[in-house]
Amino acid sequence: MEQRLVSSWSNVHSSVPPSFVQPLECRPGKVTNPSSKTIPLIDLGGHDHAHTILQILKASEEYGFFQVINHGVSKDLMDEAFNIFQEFHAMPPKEKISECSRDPNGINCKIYASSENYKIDAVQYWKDTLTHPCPPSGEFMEFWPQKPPKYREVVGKYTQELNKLGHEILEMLCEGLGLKLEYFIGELSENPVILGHHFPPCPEPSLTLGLAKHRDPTIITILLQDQEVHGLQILKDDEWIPVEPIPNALVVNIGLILQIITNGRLVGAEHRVVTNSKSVRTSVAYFIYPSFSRMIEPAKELVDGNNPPIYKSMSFGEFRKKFYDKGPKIEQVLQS
Ligand SMILES: O=C(O)CCC(=O)C(=O)O
Ligand SMILES: [Fe+2]
Repeated sequence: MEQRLVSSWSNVHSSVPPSFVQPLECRPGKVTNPSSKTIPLIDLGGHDHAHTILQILKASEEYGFFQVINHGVSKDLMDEAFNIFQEFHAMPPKEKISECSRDPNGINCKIYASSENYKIDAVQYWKDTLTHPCPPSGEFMEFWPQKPPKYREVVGKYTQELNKLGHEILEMLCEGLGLKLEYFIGELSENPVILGHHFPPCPEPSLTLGLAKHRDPTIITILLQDQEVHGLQILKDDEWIPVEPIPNALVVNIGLILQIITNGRLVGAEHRVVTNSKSVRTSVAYFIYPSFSRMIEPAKELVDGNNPPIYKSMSFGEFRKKFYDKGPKIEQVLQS
């Protein structure tokens, strides 16, 4: 496993191993001249609540992505969380693996190279990821890393704050969509997961990807991205738009589950991560997930005779299995 982590060997390679070379149609090509378009920026600290809701709803319908500022998570805590994941990935490979080995079942804390689909991916991705559940109850914390020494304290605090922010955003979406404000409270959001991604510098960025084009298998995702190093892009009208780092902002995106619940009204936008040859890029994604037994289906309030459900109902456990088995073909199996 140690040798499998991209960070264990990438600094001694001057070219990309063949298993990491993307097929022509997936390659990012020249990444030096990105589009000048950008995704919406929403100030959550504004006083016009109704206007903020409209902005969130519009961004979720048109882009499936937006950035938020004045979101209530302190800059210090964001910096601390970002730094702790950076420090984690800078540790020796052996230590990273042993810090992720406390769960005898190997489920509740993991470090992996490339993607979680490592075994079935035809091509590998230029990335290592640390991931574990982070519910506000504190369950599973005994499996989290204990190094760097403040890991549990910082990630515990950060994920509590993101749980709060996530619910505020979901409540505003409910208000905009006409769902009851508590719609997402409880089972639909009680299983959040954190992912600390590490994208090492890559000698040939035009041939590789840090993350394939995908939609997130979440209700929503809240992402803390590197302030210095670009990499995230979203696909809009057949064009890749970069998600510019904005000081103190968090990136929010609609996931596939919310696309299903809103019967396609909100879209889980496709996005990917490109690599670069100069700097490590770090990002911290907070995935809002339902409990595994919760049924995922279009909300009764959002369907009727004129707007029948376009998605099948299935448990989140079943959905997640299909997501990992089918990869990009997942949408065909979701439709009713
Ligand atoms: O690293 C990023 O900016 C995006 C990460 C991402 O898309 C994901 O975790 O699903
Ligand atoms: Fe994603």
